[in-house]
Amino acid sequence: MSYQVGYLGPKGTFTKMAVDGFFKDYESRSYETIPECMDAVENGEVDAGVVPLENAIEGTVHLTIDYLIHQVSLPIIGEIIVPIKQHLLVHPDFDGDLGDIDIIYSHSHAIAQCHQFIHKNMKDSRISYTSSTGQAAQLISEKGGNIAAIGNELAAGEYGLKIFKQEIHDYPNNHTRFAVIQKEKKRLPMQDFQPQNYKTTIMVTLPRDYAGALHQVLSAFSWRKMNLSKIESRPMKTGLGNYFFIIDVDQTYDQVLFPGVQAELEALGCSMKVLGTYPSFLLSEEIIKNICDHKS
Ligand SMILES: O=C(O)C(=O)C[C@]1(C(=O)O)C=C[C@@H](O)C=C1
Repeated sequence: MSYQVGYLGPKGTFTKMAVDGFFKDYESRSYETIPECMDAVENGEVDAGVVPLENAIEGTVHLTIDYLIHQVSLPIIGEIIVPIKQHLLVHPDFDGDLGDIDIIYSHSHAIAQCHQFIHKNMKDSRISYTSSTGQAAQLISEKGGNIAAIGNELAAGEYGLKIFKQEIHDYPNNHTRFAVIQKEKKRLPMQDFQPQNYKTTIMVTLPRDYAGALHQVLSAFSWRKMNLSKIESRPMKTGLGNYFFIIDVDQTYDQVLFPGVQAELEALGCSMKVLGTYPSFLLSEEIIKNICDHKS
């Protein structure tokens, strides 16, 4: 049986774009939600899963991070960065104006990336959230009428929709990071391209809230000259004021610096867990265009 990749579906999502651009010689399996996709990896239903992690405009996909921390135990083994262009998609029979669109359907992250556009141009339209942009596009193709979806060109091709307004995301340099998660160590059947860099994502929990606690944690990295590319706090879900930190370090896990950091943090009473050490790949605009052209 060929290598099975689970993704946030249905067809036409940005996650599917990431999968199609990254893997070769694989079979893909669509899941309706991010937790369902991660459960499928945990249960061994698929060899790997691809789920959205962070968007340049809207930030972290909290559902993914929280599920990785609290519900499953799966390492991040790769990162795929995809350029994101959000379009307003309508049924091919729709011949009205922007103002005629009663309801806009999409994933909450896609809607958030287009807030200003909606605020300025579609004030009277109602917003309805779907579990993915692909699901929104599918709904428009089935229902038709005065409704629109926010989604990508791949979805327009997959569901036979018209791109009514192109590139409606509020800021130009829009990208989303997708995490590749795997349970059993297996070679990834990926296309032939080079990583742009390597990262290690860790979770740090502080023992309690005291003056300078975070400063002490950060200094364990800074005096070792380890560059951090992201730090974010998330609630522990144990009560107000209890947080853990997700930290992305700009290098692969090694046997000298990271154990040193871990020992230093543990001496401070903190705990540190490695969520993954992985190569990061950027899919070019050209790769994305080829995927979309293939479907139109
Ligand atoms: O709905 C999709 O198409 C997805 O793949 C999900 C998702 C996300 O969760 O951030 C992925 C990329 C875009 O930033 C918008 C939505």
